Amino acid sequence: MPSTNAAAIEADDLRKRYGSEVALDGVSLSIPTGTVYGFLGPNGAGKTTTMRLLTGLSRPSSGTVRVCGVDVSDRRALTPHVGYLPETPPLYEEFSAREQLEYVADLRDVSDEVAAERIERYLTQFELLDDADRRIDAYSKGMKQKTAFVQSVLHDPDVLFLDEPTSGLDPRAARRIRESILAFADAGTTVFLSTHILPVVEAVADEVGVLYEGRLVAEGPPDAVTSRAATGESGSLEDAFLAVTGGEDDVADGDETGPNASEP
Ligand SMILES: Nc1ncnc2c1ncn2[C@@H]1O[C@H](COP(=O)(O)OP(=O)(O)OP(=O)(O)O)[C@@H](O)[C@H]1O
Repeated sequence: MPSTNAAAIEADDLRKRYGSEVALDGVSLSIPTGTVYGFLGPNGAGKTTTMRLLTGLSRPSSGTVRVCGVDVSDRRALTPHVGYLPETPPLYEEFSAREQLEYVADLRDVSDEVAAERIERYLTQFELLDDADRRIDAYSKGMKQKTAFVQSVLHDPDVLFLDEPTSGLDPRAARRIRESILAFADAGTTVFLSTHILPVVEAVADEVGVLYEGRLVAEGPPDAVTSRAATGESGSLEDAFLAVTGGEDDVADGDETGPNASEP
C-alpha cells in the first residue's frame, strides 16, 4: 500500500549485456515507498539480472538505480536500507539457524538486545524455534528458505527484494511468508517480489510489472494489467501474463499450487 509519493526504487533506462547477449534492454521503474511490487516474467526474461542491478550486486552496462535516494553503486550507504533474499540464499550450512541469524545481525550492526528479541520472535513466527540450534545442513528446503527470509529482514530494511520467496514451501509456510510480506508493507516497507507463482502476486501485490525479453511490457495495478490484456476467459493475472508474453509455455507451475495458494 503506497504510503508516500517518494519513490523507494528509481531505475532509469537500465541496460545489461553479457557479451553479445542483451539481458536487459532499457528498463525504467519508479516504485513508491510502501508498495508491494510483483515482478513477473518467463524464464530468462531478465528478472534476476534486474534484481542484481537494483541491489547493487551487479553493474548495469548503462542506466542508473537509486534505492531510498541512494545510488546503489555506493554499497556501504545502501546496505542498511536493503534486504535481499536471492533465489539461492547464502547460508552457512555448518551453523545453526540461531548462529546464522546472530552472525547476520552482527554484520548489519543490529544491537545484541534488538537482535535477540527479533531472532526469538521470527523463529517463533516461522515455527523454527524447536530446530533453532540444529545445523542448517540438516534442515529441509523449506526450513532453509524460512531462515533465509528471516535473515533478509533482521535489520528491518526499508526495501525488501525477494526472489521466489515461497518457492518450495508447503502452503502453511508459504502463507507465513505472504502474511509477513503484507505486515512489512503495512509498516511502510517497500517489497519488490519476483515470482512465477501468480496467485502469490494476486494476493499481495499493489503493482505488477511484466518483463519479457529484457523489456517491461506491462505495468500497473494487477486489476488494470489484467483488464488491459483482456484476452483470457477468466480475466486472471495468468491470462494477462500469457497475453503480454505471447505464449502458453512460460507459466511455471509453482510448488505452491494448493487450495490455499491464492489466500494471503
Ligand atoms: N552471468 C551471465 N552470463 C551470461 N548470460 C547471463 C548471465 N546471467 C544471465 N544471463 C542471461 O541473461 C538473460 C536473463 O537471465 P535472468 O537470469 O536474469 O532471467 P530470469 O528472468 O531471472 O530467469 P529465471 O526465471 O529462469 O530465473 C538470460 O538469457 C540469461 O541466459
